[in-house]
Amino acid sequence: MHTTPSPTADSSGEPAIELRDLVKTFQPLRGSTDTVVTAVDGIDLTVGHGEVVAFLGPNGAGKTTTLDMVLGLTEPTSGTARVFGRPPRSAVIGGHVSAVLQTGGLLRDLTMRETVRMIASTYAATAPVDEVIDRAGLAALSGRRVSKCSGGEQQRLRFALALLPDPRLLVLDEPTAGMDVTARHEFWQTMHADASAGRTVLFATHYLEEADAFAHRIVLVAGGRVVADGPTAEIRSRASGRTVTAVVSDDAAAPATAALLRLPGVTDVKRRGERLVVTASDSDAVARLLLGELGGRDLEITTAGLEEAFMALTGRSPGEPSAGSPPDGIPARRGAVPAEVVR
Ligand SMILES: Nc1ncnc2c1ncn2[C@@H]1O[C@H](COP(=O)(O)OP(=O)(O)OP(=O)(O)O)[C@@H](O)[C@H]1O
Repeated sequence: MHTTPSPTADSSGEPAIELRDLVKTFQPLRGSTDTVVTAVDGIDLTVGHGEVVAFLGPNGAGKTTTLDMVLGLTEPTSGTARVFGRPPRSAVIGGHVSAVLQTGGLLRDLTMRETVRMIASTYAATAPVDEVIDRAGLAALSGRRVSKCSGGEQQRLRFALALLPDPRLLVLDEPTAGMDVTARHEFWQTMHADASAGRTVLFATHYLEEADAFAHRIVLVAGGRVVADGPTAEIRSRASGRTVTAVVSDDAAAPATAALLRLPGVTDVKRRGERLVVTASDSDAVARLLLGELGGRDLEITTAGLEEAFMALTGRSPGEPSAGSPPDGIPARRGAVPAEVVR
């Protein structure tokens, strides 16, 4: 069971993260015929202390670009990003924020422990190395060379490095990308143990299951905007609902749509051909209304898969890019991220 703390502020009265009308556009290369890409299109978000928030969205939704602004790696085109009431870079330099990004150079010939020690030596003060290794679930692997560790284990190492400064905010950008189900599971188990200590966590993911298992709150983004934001259980039920369709006459369609939208748990009603297509958490209630009062016929009920759920909530499928691709010649933005640990 998840509980959803309402966004809280610390004694300074400032939330952990505050994004106001955040916009980021990328200009095409000079001479190119490509158009401007609006990666983030007016995001408002407040994350309270101790909240664990999933930033969930399909490819190209603007997740990474938003997190980059939270980390001060890139400046907004307009709008503001504040972290603990300060400009992001200042919060990062102050040691309050760490990040685990999708990829990032690790030295392959060092062991896990040597890597953690080396990075620890670059800080003025850190949590004890052994404690960090334990918390990242690496105790049994600490003598192993990085090159001999799986992708999942290397990602746990990046997580350990991010824990070194004992940050108040941990930002993770699709930390389990490319891992198999078992490795993903292990990674989140490790995270679970750590987050229960009260750290604020914001993580980007494509996986509804991951968001569901780990986050208190899901912020669903598509096309650079927030399309749903709420307690995990609520978003989960909206996303895992059923689709009920029935043939309804043209005359009845508009009043039937209005009546259906008044039913609790109905998240979407569309006209497709001669059918009304209803997405709802309580398919029985929808079926009763459709077949009874609304005079529908030829009823069908299907369970909404993740694909459909995404479409119902975002208007597009998980793999569909939302804001156009980067213009030719612009390097993939991951390469621009300098390191996996941001201080
Ligand atoms: N440096 C850049 N130049 C041009 N366009 C960019 C740049 N970085 C990102 N974009 C575009 O901005 C949009 C949002 O990208 P972003 O990486 O933030 O999305 P995302 O939700 O993190 O996607 P994914 O899940 O695939 O990582 C995409 O259309 C992307 O192609």
